Amino acid sequence: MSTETVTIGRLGSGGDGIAPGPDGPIYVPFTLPGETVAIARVKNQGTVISTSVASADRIAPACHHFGPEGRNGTCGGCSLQHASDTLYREFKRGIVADALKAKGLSATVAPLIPCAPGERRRVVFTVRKTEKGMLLGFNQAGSHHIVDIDRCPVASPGIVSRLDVLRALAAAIATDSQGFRLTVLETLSGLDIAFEGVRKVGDKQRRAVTECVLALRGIARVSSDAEVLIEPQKPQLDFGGVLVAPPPGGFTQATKEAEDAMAALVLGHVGKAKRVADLFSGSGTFALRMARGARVHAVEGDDRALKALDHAARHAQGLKPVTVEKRDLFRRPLMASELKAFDAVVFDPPRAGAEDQCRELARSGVKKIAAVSCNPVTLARDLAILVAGGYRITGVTPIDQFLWSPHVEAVATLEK
Ligand SMILES: C[S@@+](CC[C@H](N)C(=O)[O-])C[C@H]1O[C@@H](n2cnc3c(N)ncnc32)[C@H](O)[C@@H]1O
Repeated sequence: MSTETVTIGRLGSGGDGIAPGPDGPIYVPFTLPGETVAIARVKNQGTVISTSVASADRIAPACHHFGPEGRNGTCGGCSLQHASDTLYREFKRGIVADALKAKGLSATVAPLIPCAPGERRRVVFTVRKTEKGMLLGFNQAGSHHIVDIDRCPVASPGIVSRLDVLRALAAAIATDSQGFRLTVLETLSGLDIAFEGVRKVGDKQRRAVTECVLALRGIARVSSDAEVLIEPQKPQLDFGGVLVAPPPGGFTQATKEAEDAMAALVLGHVGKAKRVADLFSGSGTFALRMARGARVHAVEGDDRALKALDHAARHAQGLKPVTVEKRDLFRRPLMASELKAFDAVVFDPPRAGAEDQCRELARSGVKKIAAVSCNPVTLARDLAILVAGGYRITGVTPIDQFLWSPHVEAVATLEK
């Protein structure tokens, strides 16, 4: 370990401050551009010992679990609570702009659509049973240590006010001291709680979970590794006026506000298209909204998500026909010949992006494409493929739904 004084030049894509060092960049968490700090350094990782010049963009963090001074440790849930709104928003916009630039794309990137504290309706906690009780919170960055939380300014009040309920349920299902995950989704009919990685769920745990849920109010469903343990209410989400019961632990956009913003951008672009394909459709976030004005073909690899979409479409009023297809779009993308059936295509893949699908789209004559992404790097790669195939980027909008983290979503629109 060595100690030295460095000046932070910029923020890295993970949210750490970066200073130039003798052997390459030094990453210093919880610092901001322009700050001069004394650090203890191990390889290219610095830890702040003291700050001699602080940034004018430094603000007081919103949560007492944040940062090196955090209660119970440094909560790994957030990395940027110390940055002003202006710096934070420009940082997120810059992640998208830099990714496009690196691929030689000159599209203008719109200002970030921001999110607010208390909006997160879906949160993934780490949980572990100890002699002193249940730990529930987020892992410290790069560590298995769980920072036990008593508040979370990011999560919705409906989740934060029920942290004790989540702990009680976790205690009911835990058999040993091995950690597991608890995903909570706040739905219209109550909390949908999905455990993942509980070593063994025997009769004793099932009874304990059932008793716990019956004694509490506001829980719609509890599942473990996708098996439903108890479901007093069907969890329900509203996708643009269509009610959907998502599968246990299935993908859901983390905030309703970001979902609505992304859907508005997608629908605004798809416009009056009559036949639309929604690729990587999930449970129908975009497909069901678009079906108000277009025939929609939804393609997705997860059978349970597709069944939820199909069920919702068949029971909703006023939709144009919706067809569904279970298909692995990495192995079997829709071919250019199949894409002839559509005026517009929406795709929203996982972090790996949709490279092979974009190669087929690039060869197609589809007039409008909306690309939704949670990974600016793979988005830029995919857009470059489409541009090489003759598409023109008409807009790129970054959207925030993981407040104070380095994650950013984006919607890009293209025409041919
Ligand atoms: C980012 S989510 C988007 C889902 C949906 N559009 C939404 O907004 O809720 C990505 C979706 O891609 C699906 N997926 C992942 N790999 C896939 C594959 N190889 N083929 C088809 N779908 C896949 C996932 O099941 C998930 O529903």
